[in-house]
Amino acid sequence: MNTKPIIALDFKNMEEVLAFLKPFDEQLFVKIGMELYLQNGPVIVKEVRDLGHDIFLDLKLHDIPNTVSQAMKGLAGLDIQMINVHAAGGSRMMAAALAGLREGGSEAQLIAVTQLTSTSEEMMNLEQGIPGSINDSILKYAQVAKNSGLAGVVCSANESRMIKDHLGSSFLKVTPGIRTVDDEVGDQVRVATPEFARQNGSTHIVVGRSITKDKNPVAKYQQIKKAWETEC
Ligand SMILES: O=C(O)c1cc(=O)[nH]c(=O)n1[C@@H]1O[C@H](COP(=O)(O)O)[C@@H](O)[C@H]1O
Repeated sequence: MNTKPIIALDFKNMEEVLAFLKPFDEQLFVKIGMELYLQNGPVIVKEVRDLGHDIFLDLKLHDIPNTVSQAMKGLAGLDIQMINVHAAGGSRMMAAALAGLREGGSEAQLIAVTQLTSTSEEMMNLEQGIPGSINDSILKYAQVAKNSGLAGVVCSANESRMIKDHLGSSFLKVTPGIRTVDDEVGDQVRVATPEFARQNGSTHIVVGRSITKDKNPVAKYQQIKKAWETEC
């Protein structure tokens, strides 16, 4: 399994992606999300894959089971290694997503977003109407995802230990909201350093602006990769 830091390619188009990737001289694990995919379509996945990089397709599908299943069946034709849905879609939707992906012939790992890393406990209580602690909500979503046959979840690194303790080390904990100490937090709420993510049981980290907005993205990537791997 590729456990390199996953770089979020949150760019507008392939020109920007190529300009960013050019100075890297190694095979990477990259994430293609809504910004890039919705403006460029499936061809963008093929173009990035043709460069030799592993791909996490982050479209966070969330709809009725039949719709998500059919969408996954179509996406299965793309040569990707990881893909996600929202756990809030429920167990039937998650199982249907997995079935669609496999029927389409993809072996990609399917994971579920629990609570977005931009969500605080207060926002969850007041805006989603979910009472109690955010950890309880995240663990519940993770349990339902596991029971639905999914390979893991997206959560913040702060919750990785709890999920590992309850659901085991092989269940994936893919954690965005990664910041080094001098990075700006921006719109994220539940953030952590790469070192903490490793110590706390994350299996993957997702890093966007900390690398992509740095004046030397390759050096920043190497710094984060070293911090992530050293804590092994
Ligand atoms: O599914 C995701 O990748 C995701 C889930 C989540 O809860 N939080 C989150 O930030 N992400 C994604 O991870 C990336 C984080 O980007 P930065 O905040 O720039 O590091 C973005 O591409 C988000 O879309």
